[in-house]
Amino acid sequence: MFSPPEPIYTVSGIRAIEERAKPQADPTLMERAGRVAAEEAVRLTMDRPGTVLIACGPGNNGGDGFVMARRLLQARRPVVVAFAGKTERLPADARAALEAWHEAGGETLSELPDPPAEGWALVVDALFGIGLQRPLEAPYTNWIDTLNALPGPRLAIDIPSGLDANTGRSLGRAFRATHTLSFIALKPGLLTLDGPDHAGAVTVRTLDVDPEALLPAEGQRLRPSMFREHLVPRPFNTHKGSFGDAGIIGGANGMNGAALLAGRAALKLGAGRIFVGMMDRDAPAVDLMQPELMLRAPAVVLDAAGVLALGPGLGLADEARRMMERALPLDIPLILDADALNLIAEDHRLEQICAGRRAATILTPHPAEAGRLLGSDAASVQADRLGAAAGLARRFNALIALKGCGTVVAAPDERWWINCTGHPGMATAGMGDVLTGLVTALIAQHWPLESALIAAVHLHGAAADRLAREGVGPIGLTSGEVIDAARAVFNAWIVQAATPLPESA
Ligand SMILES: NC(=O)C1=CN([C@@H]2O[C@H](COP(=O)(O)OP(=O)(O)OC[C@H]3O[C@@H](n4cnc5c(N)ncnc54)[C@H](O)[C@@H]3O)[C@@H](O)[C@H]2O)[C@@H](O)CC1
Ligand SMILES: [K+]
Repeated sequence: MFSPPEPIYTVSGIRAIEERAKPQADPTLMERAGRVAAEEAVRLTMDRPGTVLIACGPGNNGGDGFVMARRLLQARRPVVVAFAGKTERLPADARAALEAWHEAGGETLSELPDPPAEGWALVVDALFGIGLQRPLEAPYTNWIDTLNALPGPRLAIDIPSGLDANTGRSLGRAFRATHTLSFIALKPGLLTLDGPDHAGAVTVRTLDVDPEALLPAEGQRLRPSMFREHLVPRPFNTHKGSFGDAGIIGGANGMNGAALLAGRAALKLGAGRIFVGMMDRDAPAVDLMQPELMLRAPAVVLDAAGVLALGPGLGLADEARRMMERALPLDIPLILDADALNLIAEDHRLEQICAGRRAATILTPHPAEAGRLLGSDAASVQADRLGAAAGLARRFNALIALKGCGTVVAAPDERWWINCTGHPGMATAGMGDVLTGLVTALIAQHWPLESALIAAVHLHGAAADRLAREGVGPIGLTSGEVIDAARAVFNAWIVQAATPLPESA
């Protein structure tokens, strides 16, 4: 549970690490990659006797496949290799690997063979790795279509072919793996956008390279160990004033529920007092489901809050704009979501005030909101989620959580994280409001902003994962259910954090 954060590198980072590791590498990195890939194939086919099919491409990813094939053959495993390239164009290492495969008695086919009657024991994609430079075309797209249609386990070597290792975009066509064995370190493309749909279960083998000794991590996969120090039991001698005054402003006509969901999430994650300012003058005076929330006029909430979230159901009316004008200059941490972001995107003056804030700011856009803020659109944001999040962090001097598959958290000083909890059942109304409430609650309880945001993002997904394991969702999961589950997961984390690590026990 508190395993260390895992480093993530873009393609240029991996290349730099490889350059530094290569001179000392004996056996070569490719030899090591092929060996661990063969080990993985053996593991995946424990109860599946039969032939392993390896599709090899025109670069070093194909070279890994040839080494893997040779290793499997030496272990007396039936292997068939199909090579989609020209021997004379192979890079030197890959060509040597092909020759060694032939010397060991292996053969290469130039087309994908029909599967045997009993099917392949395992299908291996060693077509393209991190050297993919453009969308795939025929014949590779045909190869990938054929491979994707085959039943049984499918293993991608380093990264599924056709997936952009930096962005997670499927370029033209991408292999759909059940398992991916990635080398040296994680790549962002495995974890965000189309990555999780194509990579399946991801395992990293470092090939006896210590990447962080050769290049500081560019990004990190978000783990509870990153905020463990704040997961502490409460002292007995406390009162509600010890846990902060959280404000939520939103809930315009027709959208009352958004502000209430955020308020309920803040309450159940432990904020001391929660003031909810409803923009709708006809809103109820009390949340009958959660009477602990104090529903007040928004102007009252502005004064009462020690940390303020603006946006859940805020609306785009002039009144909302005026509320933003009053809130943005406040010297308290602000969490801006939903319509608060849309108002800023529409109004250059609000944007300037937001970017110039002295107190800390968190923005939690989904891709369409991020697109509006950047003057682009959701598709451009999705084409480069890391770049978009980093761009927003710089522009607004703020912490950003760019939501979606593999939420990207970015800080203004260029650091970034990718979160891997959560599932598609979370694509439902009110889920963002709940995240806003969770972050607000942790900040109210005096968590440092960065820890509060990454913890809330991770918790939000972990709560939904827990519910799915218990049979609640993924489909039909409601945001309100996630609030209760988040409370349970958070309290369990605190108990686990207090348990000594095995090595120190
Ligand atoms: N460089 C190293 O030291 C190591 C590399 N390794 C493996 O090598 C891979 C990277 O190798 P490469 O840099 O050779 O790259 P790839 O094997 O991913 O592919 C490069 C080849 O594909 C071609 N290509 C790129 N995009 C194409 C497209 N859309 N359509 C058709 N052809 C296209 C390129 O012209 C080049 O010939 C890694 O992913 C990993 O699997 C491992 O062996 C570990 C060590
Ligand atoms: K591959």
